[in-house]
Amino acid sequence: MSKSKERMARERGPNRQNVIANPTLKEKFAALGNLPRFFKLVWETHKWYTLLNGLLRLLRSAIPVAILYVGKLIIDEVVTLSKGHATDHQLLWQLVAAEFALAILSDALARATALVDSLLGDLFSNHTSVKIMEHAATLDLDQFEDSEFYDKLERARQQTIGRTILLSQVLTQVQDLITMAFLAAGLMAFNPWLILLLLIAIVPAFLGESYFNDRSYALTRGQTPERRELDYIRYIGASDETAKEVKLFNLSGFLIDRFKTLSNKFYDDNKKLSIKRASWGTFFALLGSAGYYTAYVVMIMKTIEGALTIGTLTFLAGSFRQLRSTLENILTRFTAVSQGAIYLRDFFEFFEIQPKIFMPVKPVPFPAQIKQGFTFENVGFKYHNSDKWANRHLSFTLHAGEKLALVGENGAGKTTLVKLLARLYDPVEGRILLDGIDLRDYDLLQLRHNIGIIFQDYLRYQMSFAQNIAVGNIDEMNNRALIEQSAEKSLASLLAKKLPNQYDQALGRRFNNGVELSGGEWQKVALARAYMKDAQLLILDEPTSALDARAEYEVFQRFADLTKGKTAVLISHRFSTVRMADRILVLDKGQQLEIGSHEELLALGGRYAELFHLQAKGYR
Ligand SMILES: Nc1ncnc2c1ncn2[C@@H]1O[C@H](COP(=O)(O)OP(=O)(O)OP(=O)(O)O)[C@@H](O)[C@H]1O
Repeated sequence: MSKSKERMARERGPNRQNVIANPTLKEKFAALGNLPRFFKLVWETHKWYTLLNGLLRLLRSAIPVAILYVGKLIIDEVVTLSKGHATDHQLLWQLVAAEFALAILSDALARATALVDSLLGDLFSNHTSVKIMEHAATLDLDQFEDSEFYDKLERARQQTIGRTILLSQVLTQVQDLITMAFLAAGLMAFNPWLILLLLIAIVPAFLGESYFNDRSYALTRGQTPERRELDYIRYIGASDETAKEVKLFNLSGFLIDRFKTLSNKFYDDNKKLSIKRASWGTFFALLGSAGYYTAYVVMIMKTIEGALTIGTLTFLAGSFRQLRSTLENILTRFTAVSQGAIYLRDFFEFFEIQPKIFMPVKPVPFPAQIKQGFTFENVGFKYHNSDKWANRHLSFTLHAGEKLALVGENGAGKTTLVKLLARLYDPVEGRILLDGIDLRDYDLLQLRHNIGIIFQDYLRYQMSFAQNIAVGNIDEMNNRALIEQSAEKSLASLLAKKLPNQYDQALGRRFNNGVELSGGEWQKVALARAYMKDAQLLILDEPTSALDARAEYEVFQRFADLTKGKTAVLISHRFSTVRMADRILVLDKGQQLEIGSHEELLALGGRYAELFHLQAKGYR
């Protein structure tokens, strides 16, 4: 490894090493193996456009040589006429008309191809974006929390835009190859040595281009994490959601400095490469011209000697010139196409990521009525990017119909526990049983449908009031009665009545005419989501922290009344709420410390009693 490469590798950290590896010519050819899969995707996007595109390009590939050849015939005919060897002009005008027709056809075909290319490109971009969203939806939460995964997702997203270019590049490549075959056939018939001259003039340019494309690929790929950071800073620097803190903390200077540092680094890296590329490019172009003019001189000499007609000289010179530019395009495009095909690998790799949490082969249907409840058997869980156990040695039963409150300091593992219940993660140790059967054996969709969770970091959808509630059960999106009932239950209905457009009121500031709600108001809207489906297990993970103490008490009291007989888990830091639960589980550093009713735990005189008295003292 060269010194600078070593330094780059060190700066980027150990797992960035693969980023600077340059693909060899062999790897580039291997990457072309991705093209059939790519074309399958294009074909899937729109069969007729794909076919039409191929046909148009096939026609176009024959045009250049046809025009050159008719041109040769015209010149020879003019020479014959001018020397007085013939007097009939009919053939000449027919030839001119033919060339005119070819020119018009060429233009029309070029426009038609560009049109079909752009239509197909747009459809392709939409089709792949949908595919990415569909695949992303099947993946696990912890995969989203992995930065390498994010880089892949980012690159896959870029492909949806960039690949439409690849599409027309590959098609043009095929078209040019056919054009070249026609032109080369003409040139070979005259003098095969000219082809050799052509290759000598062009191969260095190709190798140079290939080298610089590699560097540029490595550079772009290596910049992915920083580019994500750049996008993130741009977002924080100017967005409705962040403007408040950015102003108050006066962060703009800090953000702009970081943006400048990153963007200047990109600029410098790219500039260095661009300058080198331009200098070498000029040199190689010079070589190409030298090759062309050598061939031209040979042809002129032969014409003077009388071995060629003037028409043939123009035809050959034209063919050589065109062949040179076509071949140059093909070679240059080869690197671009193979680079594109390497990028495609990123795209397909994203689709190869498989979720670890999936539907069992023979799923057990979720019980119509939970009988015993959820039993934790020595459950432990560690986030994949952490060595610390977020939950460990949890052994208890959440009985059917019971309301269990989770109590513990920040980071004690409360949220993790409820995520395990919803199978957003699976335990690393032990197992969770539902009515005696492992949770992993149940139908995943039914399980999720039967669990209603509202998290503390619920989303504030920049959509209408009604839609913000309907997301709790999207199948009932058009069931206005259910939406309104749910709003009544969470006390959000009072709020809807005050809004100008009531349930159709757009919320949030991102789009026109949106109304922003207060933190507590948003929470009431989010809470209504829990009532949208008849879930058998309801989990409220501190979605009420922004409500004042009285409102939280009311909301929970209502929740307890409305969900009588249902199994529920509540997380709250307020003991007035917690004591409403049938039992309380106290967590400490992920482990279970105490479990029992409010009275039992007070009598025990342990952590719960201590925290309860502490809070009660604060209110006195
Ligand atoms: N996505 C994650 N990746 C890595 N570690 C995480 C992740 N989420 C949480 N943790 C860690 O797991 C531990 C338990 O977190 P958890 O969110 O379950 O706590 P909590 O009791 O709900 O806290 P809080 O009261 O602050 O909401 C913490 O140490 C936290 O840092």
